[in-house]
Amino acid sequence: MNNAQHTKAEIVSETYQTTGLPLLDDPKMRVRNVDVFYGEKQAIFDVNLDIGRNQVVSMIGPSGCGKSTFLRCLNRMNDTIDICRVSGELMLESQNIYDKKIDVVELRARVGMVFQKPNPFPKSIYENVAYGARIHGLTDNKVELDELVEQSLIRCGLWKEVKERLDEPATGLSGGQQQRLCIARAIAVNPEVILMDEPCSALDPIATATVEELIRELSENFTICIVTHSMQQAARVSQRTAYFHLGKLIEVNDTSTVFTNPQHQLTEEYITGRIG
Ligand SMILES: Nc1ncnc2c1ncn2[C@@H]1O[C@H](COP(=O)(O)OP(=O)(O)OP(=O)(O)O)[C@@H](O)[C@H]1O
Repeated sequence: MNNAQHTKAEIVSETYQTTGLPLLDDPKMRVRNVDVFYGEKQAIFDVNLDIGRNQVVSMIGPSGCGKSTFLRCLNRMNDTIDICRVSGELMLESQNIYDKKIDVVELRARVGMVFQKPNPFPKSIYENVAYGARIHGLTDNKVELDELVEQSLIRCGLWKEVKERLDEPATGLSGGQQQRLCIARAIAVNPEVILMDEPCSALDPIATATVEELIRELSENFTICIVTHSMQQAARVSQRTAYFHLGKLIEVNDTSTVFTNPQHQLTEEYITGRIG
C-alpha cells in the first residue's frame, strides 16, 4: 500500500460517519447498521440509509467499494452467494426483509432487479414479460395476460418495436431492446422497488439515453436504486446520490449537492477525478 492509499484508508476510518442526509421521513426502505462479509472479509461497514419513495437513488464510488454488494442486500440476492453474510436491519415498509418468515421469491417480486448485461430468458418476447406474472399468480387469463404484456412493453417504450414479433426469440433483439425488455419483465409483476446494477454499461450511447429516459419516467411510479460507474448518469437520472468508499457509505445527499458542493473530502476527490 502506498502512502496516498494509506492516507485514504485513515481518512475513512477516522472520520467514518455518513456525511449529508442519509435518513428521510417516511422512506420506502430503511437500512440500519448493515454489515456484509464474504467469509472473513468485510465488504460493507455499518451502513445506515433510507431509500425514498418514488425517487431514484444512485450508488457511486470506485471499483470494489461495495456498491453491488449493498444493492444485492436490498432483495437478498446475496443469499445466493454461500460465503456471504449480512447483518443489521433492512426494512421494506414495515417488514424486515431478512425475517425468517419472508418468502424470498415474493420479496424479489416486490423488489425487482435489472442486471448489467441484459439477460432475457431463452423464450419469446411475449413469454419473457408474461412469465413472472404467471409464476407469481397475477393472472392465468390469456386476455389479461395479453393486456399486461402490452402495457408493460408500452411503459418501456418497446411496444411499437416488437408488437409484430411477440413470438420471436427475445435474444434476437438489440442489446438496448433486450435491456428494456428486462425492465418490462421486472415491472410486469408490479414491483415496489427496482434495483439496477449498471443497467447501461453494456449499451451504446443511444440505447443508454433511451434507458435513462425510461428510468426517469418509471420513477413516477416506482422506487429505483441504481449502481452506476458514470457520474454523468447519476446526475441525469437520480434525485439522491450515495457515495461509497472501501465499503463505507461516506456521503449521501440530493444529487446536485453531491456533485456541486460535496461535504466530504473523499467525495470531492472522487467527483473531481482524483480517486478513480
Ligand atoms: N462473491 C464474492 N465473493 C467474495 N468477495 C466478493 C464477492 N463479490 C464481491 N466481493 C468483494 O467485495 C468487495 C465489494 O465488491 P462489489 O462488487 O460489491 O463492489 P463494487 O463497488 O460494486 O465494484 P465494481 O464497481 O467493480 O462492480 C470487493 O472487495 C470484492 O472483491
